[in-house]
Amino acid sequence: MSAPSKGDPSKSPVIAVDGPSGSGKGTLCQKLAQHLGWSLLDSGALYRLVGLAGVKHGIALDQEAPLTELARDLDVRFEPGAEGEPTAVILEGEDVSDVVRSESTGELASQVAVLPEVRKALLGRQRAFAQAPGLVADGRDMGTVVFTDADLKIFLTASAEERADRRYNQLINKGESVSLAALLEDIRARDKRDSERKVAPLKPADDAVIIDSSGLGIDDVFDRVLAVVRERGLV
Ligand SMILES: Nc1ncnc2c1ncn2[C@@H]1O[C@H](COP(=O)(O)OP(=O)(O)OP(=O)(O)O)[C@@H](O)[C@H]1O
Ligand SMILES: Nc1ccn([C@H]2C[C@H](O)[C@@H](COP(=O)(O)O)O2)c(=O)n1
Repeated sequence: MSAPSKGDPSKSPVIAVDGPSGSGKGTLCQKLAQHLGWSLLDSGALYRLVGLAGVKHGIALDQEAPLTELARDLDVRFEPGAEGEPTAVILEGEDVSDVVRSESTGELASQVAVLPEVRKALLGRQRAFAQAPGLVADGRDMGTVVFTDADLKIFLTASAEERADRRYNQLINKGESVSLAALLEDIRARDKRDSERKVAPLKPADDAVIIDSSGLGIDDVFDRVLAVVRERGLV
């Protein structure tokens, strides 16, 4: 049987959302998945978990073979929280819900994400999320590699300065003490690593709808995307 073509009504619809760190993908995808009643794939969490597991097992983050083995057999559970509560992330029996979203774990993820065999090992796990009634997939290569026949591809971006500001406010609100200049530097370094890596670099798919969210609020972005979702007949 040949692979289903784009827009094939027999397969579950997928909305792929890619973009750089802090562009608002996670926020948008959560709202969209909740609004549509579809599943959500936070693919960055998988790379973050491989980075965390690597450190836990004392594996240097450039050691492709053992990290690939970890990625293939990753012992992780996502436990939905009570109403309004975030999903708990359990790695090898340990609750890593807070640490998995930290800036330092994002840095670990960006390092393991350059390894081609690690990326390959995570492909099947990501594709398994595509189930009825539909999937909203958040990442860097959702539209270019993982779900190339997605029904809608969004590339969400914003200036590095605006993304650093957003991250700064997010961390300050969590009570963390951070420097805006250091965050901007980290965001630029992460952008460079994510977009210059050889395998699955961060870039818009040829058929992506590009949305620059600089100066747009969360609801403005959501409304724009929902309008495209409707135009495509996905709801
Ligand atoms: N359009 C927006 N305007 C202002 N703030 C926003 C907007 N979208 C998201 N934010 C805020 O910016 C911060 C980062 O957003 P979010 O985590 O969704 O980005 P992301 O692209 O998923 O980042 P990462 O890839 O690093 O996980 C959050 O505090 C979020 O509330
Ligand atoms: N599909 C993906 C998702 C994430 N990554 C890498 C790149 C990021 O620097 C890192 C953390 O992602 P985040 O959780 O901040 O979205 O993981 C990737 O290469 N491909």
